[in-house]
Amino acid sequence: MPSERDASFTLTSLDEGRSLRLPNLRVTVTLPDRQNITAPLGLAPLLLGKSPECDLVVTDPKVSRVHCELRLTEQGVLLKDIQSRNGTFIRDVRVVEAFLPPGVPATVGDSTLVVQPSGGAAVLPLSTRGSFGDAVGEGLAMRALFARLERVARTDETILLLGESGTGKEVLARSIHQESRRSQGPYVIVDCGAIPPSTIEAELFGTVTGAATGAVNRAGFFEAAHQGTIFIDEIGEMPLEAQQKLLRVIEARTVRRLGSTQERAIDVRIVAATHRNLKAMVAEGKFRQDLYFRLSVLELQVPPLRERREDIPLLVERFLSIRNPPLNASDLPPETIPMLMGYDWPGNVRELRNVIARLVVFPELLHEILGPSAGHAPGASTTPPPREGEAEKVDPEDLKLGKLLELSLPEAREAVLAELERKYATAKLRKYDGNISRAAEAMGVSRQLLHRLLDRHGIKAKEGISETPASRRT
Ligand SMILES: Nc1ncnc2c1ncn2[C@@H]1O[C@H](COP(=O)(O)OP(=O)(O)OP(=O)(O)O)[C@@H](O)[C@H]1O
Repeated sequence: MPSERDASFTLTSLDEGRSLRLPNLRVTVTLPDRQNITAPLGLAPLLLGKSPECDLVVTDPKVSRVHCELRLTEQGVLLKDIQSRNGTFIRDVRVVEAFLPPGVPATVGDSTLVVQPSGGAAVLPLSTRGSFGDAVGEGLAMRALFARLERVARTDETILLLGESGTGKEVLARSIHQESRRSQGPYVIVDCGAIPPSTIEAELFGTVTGAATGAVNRAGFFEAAHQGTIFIDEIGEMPLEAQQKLLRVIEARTVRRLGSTQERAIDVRIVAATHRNLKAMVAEGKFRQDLYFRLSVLELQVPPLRERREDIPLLVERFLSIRNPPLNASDLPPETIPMLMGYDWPGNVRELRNVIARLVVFPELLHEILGPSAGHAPGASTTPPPREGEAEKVDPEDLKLGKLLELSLPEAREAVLAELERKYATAKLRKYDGNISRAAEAMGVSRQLLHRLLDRHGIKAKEGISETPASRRT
C-alpha cells in the first residue's frame, strides 16, 4: 500500500482497477535566464526539448530538439532521456531512465526541471472491458479513453477525436456509432482530405437543380446520415467557408442544399477527427475559432502507440485472429513481440497492422522491416544466421511463393503490393534526398498521395527510410 507521500506522486489504482487516482502534478523548468515555464503532468507523457512540437519548449542551446520525457506511472514520475546530445542529470548523475522524486531538480543543458504536487487529485474512471466496439486496448491510457467513450457514446453530443495518423480515430468513431442508440441508422464517412475544396459543400449539404453548372437535385452526406452518425474525418482540411456552414448546421440542426432556400431538419450525431493541431490552426487563422469551441466541448485525445506499448501484444493477437485462417502470436518468430514493443511506431496502429500482414507472409523480414534499433528492446533476441549450406538449398523466391500460397489471392496481392509500394517509395525518396515534391513528380503521383503512402508505411520523408526512435528524435 503506498504511503500518503507516495500517493501524491503516483498513479494509484482504486476500486479493484475500475478507476485511477491521478495526482495534480506540475513540471517547472527554469531556463538559463531564470525564466520559468510550467506544464501539468497528467496521464499523457510530457516531452521536453527545443522543438515546437514538445509540450515544454525549452529555449536553451544545450538542450536537444526532443531531449527527455516525463511520465507518471504507478511507481512514480519516470524521467527518460531521449538520446539527447548533452544528457539528462539527477544530482550530477547522468541518467538514461530514472524515477524523479518530488522536488528533486534534474538538469538538462543549463536548465533545471522539477516536478511538484500542486494539491488534490482527480479520480479517473477506467473501462473494465479492454475494448470499445472494434477497438482494443488494455493499458491505462486506452481504458481511460474507453471509459469516457462509454459514457458519451450514448448521448447525442458532438465529439472531436484528436490524435496522430493511424492511432485509431476512424475505428473509434465507428465504435461510437455502434455503441450508440443510433447503431441501426446509417454511418456516413466524409474524408475532407479526399474531397476537392470546390465540391465539399455540395457533397456535405447537397444541391438542387441549377445551383451550379450541371448541378442536380441531390442529398448531401448530412441528409444521408439522417438518424445515424456522420464521421467528418480530417476536419482540419475543411475550407473556411464550409466550416462556417458546418457551424450553422451543428447549431440549427438543419441543412440547406446549395441553391435552395428550404431548410431540412436533420437528426444527426457528428463525430469529427483530425491529426492536426486545431488550436494552432485557430491561432494561425486557418480554422474558425467558433467552430473549434463548438467541437471541442467533448475533445478526446487518442494516444500514439509509442505511449501505450503495453497494448501491442493485444493488437497483434487481434490482427492475427481476424485473418483467414485465424493465426496467433505463436505463428510468428518468437522474438517478434519484444521487437515490436521496442519500435517507435511513427505510423501508429495502422503501421503495426501492415507490419503484421507482411510478417505473416515474410517472417524472415522481421529485422529488415523494423530496422536495427527495434532489436534493442529488453529481452529481444536476434534471428540466428542460417547454417552453412542451408541458404543454398532454399530458393527465396520459392519460399515467398510458398508463404503467399497460404493466403487468399486478394490477401497475397495486397501483401506483395504493400511490400513493393514501401520499397519503391523508400528508394525514390532516397534518390531525391527526401524531397517530397521531386519524389512525387518522379513517381507520377500528387504530393498528398505520397504523404499518405509515407504515413501508411511509417516512412519518414527526410531520410527516406522507415523511421526509428533514433532517426525521429535527434
Ligand atoms: N485500438 C484499436 N484496435 C483495433 N484496431 C485498431 C485500433 N486502432 C487502430 N486500429 C486499426 O488500425 C488502422 C488505422 O486506424 P484508423 O484508420 O482508425 O486510424 P486514424 O487515426 O483514423 O488514421 P488517419 O488519421 O490516418 O485517418 C485500422 O485498420 C484500424 O482498424
